[in-house]
Amino acid sequence: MHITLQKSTIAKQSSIQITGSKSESNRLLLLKALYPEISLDNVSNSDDSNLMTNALSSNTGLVDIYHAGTAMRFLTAYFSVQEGREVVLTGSKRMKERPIEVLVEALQELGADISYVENEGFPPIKIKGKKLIKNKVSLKANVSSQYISALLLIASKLENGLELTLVGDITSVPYIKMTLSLLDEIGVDATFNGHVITVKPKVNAQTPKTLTVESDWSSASYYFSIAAISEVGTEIRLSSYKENSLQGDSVLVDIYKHFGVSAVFNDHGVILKKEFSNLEPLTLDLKNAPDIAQTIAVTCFALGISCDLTGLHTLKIKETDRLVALKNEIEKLGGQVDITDKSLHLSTSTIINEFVPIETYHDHRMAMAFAPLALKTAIIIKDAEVVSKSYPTFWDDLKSIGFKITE
Ligand SMILES: O=C(O)C1=C[C@@H](OP(=O)(O)O)[C@@H](O)[C@H](O)C1
Ligand SMILES: C=C(OP(=O)(O)O)C(=O)O
Repeated sequence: MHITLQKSTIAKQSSIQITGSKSESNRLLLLKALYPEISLDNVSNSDDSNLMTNALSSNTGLVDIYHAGTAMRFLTAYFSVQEGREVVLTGSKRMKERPIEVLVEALQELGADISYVENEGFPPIKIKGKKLIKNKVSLKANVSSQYISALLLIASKLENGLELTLVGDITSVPYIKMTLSLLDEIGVDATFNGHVITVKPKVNAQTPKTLTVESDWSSASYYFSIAAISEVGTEIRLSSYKENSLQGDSVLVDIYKHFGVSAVFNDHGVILKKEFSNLEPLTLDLKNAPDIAQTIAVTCFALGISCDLTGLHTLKIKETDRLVALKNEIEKLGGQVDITDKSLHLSTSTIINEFVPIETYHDHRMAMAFAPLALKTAIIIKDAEVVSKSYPTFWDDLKSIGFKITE
């Protein structure tokens, strides 16, 4: 489905309710499978979380998680310890290009029985679940934090717990801390000192407990962008968010101050307000918040300001090569982008071409990051249904605040 967003203006005040964080949900769904005493509230309605739920309750020999990276990585660890169960875990064409070797090697080192079905180092993989006795392993920490979270999520169910040594630079650290915080909430003992994470074994969660998932900050990023591109005085209320978030992408609150957007918290969430305009260049290291890189690059382009974004090495192995995708699409719109394997430079620009069809490359964040440009000019988003990976109601929510969208 290709959609056209006519040049739009949004109301001076509007409200949006976003469902739970996809990252928190996918961790908690796995933990609930291990500790059924837990109940969950405000679970993400994303495709990736629905796939995670279905995979955890399936009893078939083939589990397909399509585009869901966290589900692929977390379930690799989960099925490795399901004694007596044999599963082939597969995914979309792109998932078969997203590396999993670092995680598979760590699990094999711990004693897991995993083999590659097609290409060495990539899904699909065949897992024969068994009891893991060993408890010490090292792994490279600069490729994806999801491998580390996957191991931590099953660690408390290993007979001897786990001592994980992280080798080299650690990428996407807030996601590792999110995993540790959620373990703490269900009473699992874990420590993170320097490059070593230790998790103690635990048989049962202490008492039945309901955990409420905070709404998704990566999804909120598109409204920060919309606020930044809107008239001074525009307000958008987002629920349900809190000031002390487990999600690293809540750093948006600080980043968008640069664009004159304030964020004030109340009991229900956060109120974004465009306070002033600022056209100063932006320099940012996004190693800890890779999922908001596309949003920020497009905000800068919309406002005609230049930016230098670094710490982007993980973007190359996400739903698409996001660095190449950003360069291609911003340049179609009239911008100039220079990329390396881990950084992006956007030059100052003054024009935005009209009615440009934006390719989304099976990447939800390409569709959502470019949508706010409709506040400046008409734009076409190709394969707009990709948004369901993380935010199925995105287009309806944009319509509700005044975006003019037609198929
Ligand atoms: O653990 C998680 O929930 C995630 C970790 C990050 O991946 P990397 O650690 O691969 O950067 C992030 O990009 C992804 O969307 C979600
Ligand atoms: C990278 C992402 O997801 P995943 O790695 O879970 O596919 C994302 O949601 O931006």
